[in-house]
Amino acid sequence: MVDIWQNAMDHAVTIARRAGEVVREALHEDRKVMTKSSSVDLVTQTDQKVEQLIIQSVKEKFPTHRFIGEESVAAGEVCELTDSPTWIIDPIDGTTNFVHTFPFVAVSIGFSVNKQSEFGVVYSCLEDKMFTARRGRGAFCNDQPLSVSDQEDIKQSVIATEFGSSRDPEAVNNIFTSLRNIVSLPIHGVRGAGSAAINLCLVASGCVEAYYEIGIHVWDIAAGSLIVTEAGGILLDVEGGPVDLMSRRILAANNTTIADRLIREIQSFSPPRDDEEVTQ
Ligand SMILES: Nc1ncnc2c1ncn2[C@@H]1O[C@H](CO)[C@@H](O)[C@H]1OP(=O)(O)O
Ligand SMILES: [Mg+2]
Ligand SMILES: [Mg+2]
Repeated sequence: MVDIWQNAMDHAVTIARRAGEVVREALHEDRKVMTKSSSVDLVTQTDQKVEQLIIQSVKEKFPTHRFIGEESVAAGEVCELTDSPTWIIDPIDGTTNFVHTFPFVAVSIGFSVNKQSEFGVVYSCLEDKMFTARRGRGAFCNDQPLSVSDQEDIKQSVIATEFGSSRDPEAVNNIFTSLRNIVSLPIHGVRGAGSAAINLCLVASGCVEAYYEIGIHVWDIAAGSLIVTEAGGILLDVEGGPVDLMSRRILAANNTTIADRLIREIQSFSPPRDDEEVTQ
């Protein structure tokens, strides 16, 4: 059967690889660091350059498609997901890592039609790992099929999460309450790559049983979330309802047993939605 989005997916892989080369080269240059929502929410000229590179090249090939890009939204574009084919781009996921040369930095490209994810591409550019998923056709890393862990015992699990970029005392308190609860279950360990996209790929690869975070944005998780489900994992809201990629909250897990156990321990809170201005 002909896959009408195969061309677009092939292009996403090509452009993610090219973007990754730009990111790798920029690591050898001076990185001028600017801030966005807070003093720890970092952006560099490479983030902006890579996003433009991706958007321009997609526009040439697919002139009717729409975009949600992290740096375009930061520059004032609306974050609105319609039924149109939409590319959801995080040019550098893990900018803090990039700035500090901590070696987990990804280019993340998701693609949705009728608000449904069709494909996701996450290129972990310092590891040279190309993670891909096409809806209904599985998830792969460098063309090798991925599957989630089959662990059902939370006490035998490793869980990924992040401290995020909010330093609001209440948010920090909630994050630490959840962490204390989960570490004390006890579990084998907590990890965080510093990139939401790579954390999702770690779930898909079976390296961690689950990843949860409150405060991420749609561009952090659009691609990686499909990679998780195509690797056999599940996505939920941190309170257990259906996942909503605009809600700034995600729980990705290998199975419902692990997810349900974590939901009982996570102290949830609700940052402003990504599409808040649109829905108001
Ligand atoms: N100081 C910070 N520490 C960790 N993550 C941060 C952060 N500032 C922004 N983030 C973003 O939050 C996500 C999850 O923590 C990361 O993938 C990262 O995406 P970014 O690098 O594209 O901004
Ligand atoms: Mg990001
Ligand atoms: Mg980014």
